[in-house]
Formats: sequence, structure tokens, C-alpha cells
Amino acid sequence: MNIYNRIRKRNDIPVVALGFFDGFHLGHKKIFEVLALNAGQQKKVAFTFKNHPDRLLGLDVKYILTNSERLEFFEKYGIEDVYFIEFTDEFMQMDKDRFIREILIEKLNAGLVVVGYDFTFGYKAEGNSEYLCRRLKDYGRQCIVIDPVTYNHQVVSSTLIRNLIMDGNIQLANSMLGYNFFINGIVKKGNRIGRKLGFPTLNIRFDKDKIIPKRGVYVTNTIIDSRRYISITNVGVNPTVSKTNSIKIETHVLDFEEKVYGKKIKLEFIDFIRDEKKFESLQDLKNQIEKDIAYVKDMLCRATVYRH
Ligand SMILES: Cc1cc2nc3c(=O)[nH]c(=O)nc-3n(C[C@H](O)[C@H](O)[C@H](O)COP(=O)(O)O)c2cc1C
Ligand SMILES: Nc1ncnc2c1ncn2[C@@H]1O[C@H](COP(=O)(O)OP(=O)(O)OP(=O)(O)O)[C@@H](O)[C@H]1O
Repeated sequence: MNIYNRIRKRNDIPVVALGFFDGFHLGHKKIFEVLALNAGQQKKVAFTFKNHPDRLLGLDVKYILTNSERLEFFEKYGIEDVYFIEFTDEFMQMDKDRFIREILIEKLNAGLVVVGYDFTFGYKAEGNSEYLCRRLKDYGRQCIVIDPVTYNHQVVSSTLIRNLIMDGNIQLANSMLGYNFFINGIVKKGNRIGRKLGFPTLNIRFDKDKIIPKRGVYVTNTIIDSRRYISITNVGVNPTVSKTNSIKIETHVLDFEEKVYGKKIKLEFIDFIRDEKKFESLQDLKNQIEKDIAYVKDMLCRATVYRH
């Protein structure tokens, strides 16, 4: 897959998907399926931004996917060329008709454009999908608008999924994503208290742009060296043993003893178990973690029984 930071004039007639695509959720997936179905021999292209337009408005948005993860998804969905463009003030002020004429027609030479029902573009988001299609047809180009994709009667969106993750509603977020929400990170050294408690943990250094589930304990999968392990993860400030308020993510991998400092691991969130609490003593914390682990094992046993 080619990644372009600048938009040069193309000589071919590609099919183009437009959007930011944070999360590559079920709605986004539909767009890429339709794009592939209608591509024929033409190149499959995505036009997206490196930075979310909301950031330029001063909002500190955290993302379901980091930029490199988002690029991996484009590749996975068969995109051959990605325009990964800086959203600047100049871009923000581009009039909707100029966007269509200069970017989509003159530069990208799009034969077909696929967007979702709520796609907006151009200065003050004055252009919508209906307008885009009408104008593209005037230029003799094709355009497809995807109807809203829903899950349990709710329209799937990146904003909704971010809110679900921040509320700890991991199961619903995962259903709308179509995969398990994950956090990639590097294992760093912790304070070694976990080991003393009898529950060694891998402390994860993660990307500051990544959205983090609310403080609490979660059932997770940990992928280390391409192998998947069951684990139990705490997202929080460890109030029982620490006074800082910086959020840490640490995971206790069941039946795992190896030293993996410095390794890249992936944590997949499966379900929320409970809120993080300040305990009176380390013994109380230890007792609670024992219960948390028993809960996870019990859940796994039941899952195994159902599978047979
Ligand atoms: C499954 C699990 C649940 C946890 N729950 C809490 C909690 O409710 N409150 C808390 O203060 N710390 C909690 N912790 C964090 C522990 O305080 C932390 O793992 C311990 O202090 C070790 O930290 P260290 O690896 O930096 O040494 C939990 C950790 C795990 C693995
Ligand atoms: N549920 C959906 N069904 C169909 N198309 C969708 C759906 N959600 C998003 N799209 C389309 O996917 C493209 C990328 O949209 P975008 O990245 O803004 O995602 P989003 O989920 O709409 O995000 P946000 O919550 O920030 O509005 C757009 O063309 C948009 O219309």
C-alpha cells in the first residue's frame, strides 16, 4: 500500500473512499466492501486526514486507533493508495465546490466515490453526501452513498464507540467495531508490588492519543509474540498503593511466568468486571484480585462448556 502526504495529479481513474475512519467500525467496513465490489480493474484509494479536524478546533480527541493502526486497517481492507493528508487551516477553509473540482476531479480523477450517509466536507461542513453525489454526476462521475449501518437499532459511529469505551461498555463497543478494542504497548518496569502480592503484572507504555477505557478491571486477551493469553487488566491510578493520578494500564497474564520487558504486546479488551477501588490494606486488594481471577476462570469454563 502506498501512503501519500501530498495530492498529485493521477492519470488513472481510481475508486475513492472518503472519511477519517477512526475505528474501522461496521459502518466503515461496509464502505470498503462496496468500494471493492465496484472497483473492477481500478485502483482502490482512500482519502483521509492524518489529524482529526476536531483537533484543529482545539478539542483533545483521543482515538480508537492510532494513526499507524488506522493505516494497517486501510491495508487490511485492500486499499492500494492512501492519501494521508494534514488537515490545515487552509484545508478547513476550502469551499465545498473547490474540494470536488480540485481534489476529486482534477487531482484524484475519481471515477467513483463512496461515502456514508452523514459525510460532510468543505468550509463549515457545508457539503453533504447528497450534494457531493449530485455534483459528481454533473462531472460524469459515479457516486454511492451508504445507508446508516446499525447495531441493535443504534447507528454505529466513531463518537458513539469512543463514548462506550470511556464508559467501560466494552461488549457493545466490540460488537459495533466487529473486533475486540485493543491497546498496543511496550512492557515497561513497574514498582514490583504486584509480584509481592502474588500477581505479577506487565505494565504497559501506550500511545497518548489512544482512547482509554474508564478506570476499572477488565477481562482481556494479551498477545505476546503472536501467542494469545487470557489476562486480567487494571486501568487506573492504583489508589491503594499510589498517590499519583496518572493512568496506568497493567495486566496479569494467567499462567505466564516469562520476563518480557521491552516487548511489544497487544491487549484486547473483552469485558468490564468492576470499578477500581481504594482498599484499606494490601491484603484486602490481594483478596479482591483473587476473586477477580476466579471470576475470569469461571467465565472461561462456562464459555468452554457452551462451545462443546
Ligand atoms: C486484576 C487487578 C485488579 C486491580 N485492582 C486494583 C484496585 O481495585 N485498586 C487498586 O488500588 N489497585 C488495583 N490493582 C493494581 C495494583 O495496585 C497493582 O497491580 C500493584 O500495586 C502492582 O503494581 P506494580 O506492577 O507497579 O508493582 C489491580 C491490579 C490487577 C492486576
Ligand atoms: N454507521 C454508518 N453507516 C454508514 N456509513 C457510515 C457510518 N458511520 C460512518 N459512516 C461513513 O464513514 C465515512 C467515515 O466517517 P467518519 O470517519 O466521520 O466516521 P463516523 O463514525 O461517522 O465518525 P463520527 O462519529 O466522528 O461522526 C463517512 O463517509 C461516513 O458517512
